[in-house]
Amino acid sequence: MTELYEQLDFIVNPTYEKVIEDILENGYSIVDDLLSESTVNTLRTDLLNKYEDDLFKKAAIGNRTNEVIQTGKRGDFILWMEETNSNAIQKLFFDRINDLAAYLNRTCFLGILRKEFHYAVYPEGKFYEKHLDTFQNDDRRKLSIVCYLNADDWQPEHGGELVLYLNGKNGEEPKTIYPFPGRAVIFESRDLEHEVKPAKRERLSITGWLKTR
Ligand SMILES: O=C(O)CCC(=O)C(=O)O
Ligand SMILES: [Fe+2]
Repeated sequence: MTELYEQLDFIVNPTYEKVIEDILENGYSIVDDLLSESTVNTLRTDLLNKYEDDLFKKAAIGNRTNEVIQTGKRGDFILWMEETNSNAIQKLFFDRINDLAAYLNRTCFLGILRKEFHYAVYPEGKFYEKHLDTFQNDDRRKLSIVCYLNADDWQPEHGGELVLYLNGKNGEEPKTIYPFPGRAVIFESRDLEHEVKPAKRERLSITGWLKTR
């Protein structure tokens, strides 16, 4: 009986369906309407306030138990977002992510149980060399999600592209993605090497992972 009700209240979400289709086909998906414009603007203000309050720290390479700071490889500053004591705007962000994760679990049996997200600021000229988001000692990260919070007038000339190396599966060229505000990119953490090119202006984002355990 419960199962029947579950089927009845399931509503197909075209945005999420496209994400699933893209990932199955190409290993990544670009979504330009995951967050509303007003949510993006409010998240950007929240990020900038916290950055000005000096709450960010230099990002490290490796996982939380095995961190090394290697400025040559990545030049961003990050602040982890804790869902349990997040403010109203961060809650709105997590609501959207939880909704997506629940949909993926329900339709693709992905087994997402955890997540981790951080704000990121790349000062002008900073970058992140080609890397994989899973670690040798930990491959629980399933999907990487990046949401760009850049200024409204961000142009391709400002750089800061995300480049996805598609493993040349079908002989594809690497995919270059501009970090336009409101854009989200979702990709398979275990499979896709990627890099962040230097930007000509401060580059703002939320990056995170949906994890199995
Ligand atoms: O900001 C991006 O476009 C990607 C960031 C990234 O690769 C990471 O933080 O692991
Ligand atoms: Fe990454």
